Amino acid sequence: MHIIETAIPEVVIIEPRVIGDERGYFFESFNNNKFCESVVETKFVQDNESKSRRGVLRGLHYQIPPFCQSKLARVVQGSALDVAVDIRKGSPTFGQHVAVVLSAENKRQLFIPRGFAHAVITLSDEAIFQYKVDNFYSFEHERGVSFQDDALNIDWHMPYEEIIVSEKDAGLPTIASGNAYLFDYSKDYYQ
Ligand SMILES: Cc1cn([C@H]2C[C@H](O)[C@@H](COP(=O)(O)OP(=O)(O)O[C@H]3O[C@H](C)C(=O)[C@H](O)[C@H]3O)O2)c(=O)[nH]c1=O
Repeated sequence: MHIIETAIPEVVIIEPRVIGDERGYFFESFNNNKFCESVVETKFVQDNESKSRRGVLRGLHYQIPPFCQSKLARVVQGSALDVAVDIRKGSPTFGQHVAVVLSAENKRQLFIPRGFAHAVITLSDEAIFQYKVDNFYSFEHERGVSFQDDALNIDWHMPYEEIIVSEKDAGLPTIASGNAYLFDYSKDYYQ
């Protein structure tokens, strides 16, 4: 397993060691010791999967304390752009983001820490997206930021007109509106 640093220190890309032979390939898609013990201190408790067609954008989502979540995301069919935005007030990288293409082909995974808003947009005709979370789902603690928050400068790889979002996501606030919950770098981040 190879860890790739990004512009935001807490956000890392994991590239698994793929072992190919005449039958096909094998790789460890998750290893608690190699990842959770040595790269990030967390314990994943739930696995999620979603399937989307090209242009479907899920996000930018996060859960607030005490149900903050970090996520370990991968794409097992097709390809998608995975985006993590630092929304921790006081963070040296506040408002910055990491955007990585995850695909069945590159087998890359993205670690999205607590304190970050997360979104994924499908780039291939169809994509199956799988991700682990280290805190359980809580509808009451779900929050979000608009994918059309231009101040975030996110290149979604397609024009807004081609992007398909849920009614819920279409109504999410921008950060500048003052209506989006922001984490506090000094405290919420670890809850
Ligand atoms: C997230 C979640 C959802 N649900 C239920 C709630 C709805 O009835 C249905 C679809 O939920 P939603 O539209 O919020 O799903 P996404 O738009 O894919 O949301 C996810 O998308 C982005 C990528 C994220 O990072 C979050 O983990 C998550 O918010 O699944 C559950 O039962 N458990 C869960 O953990």
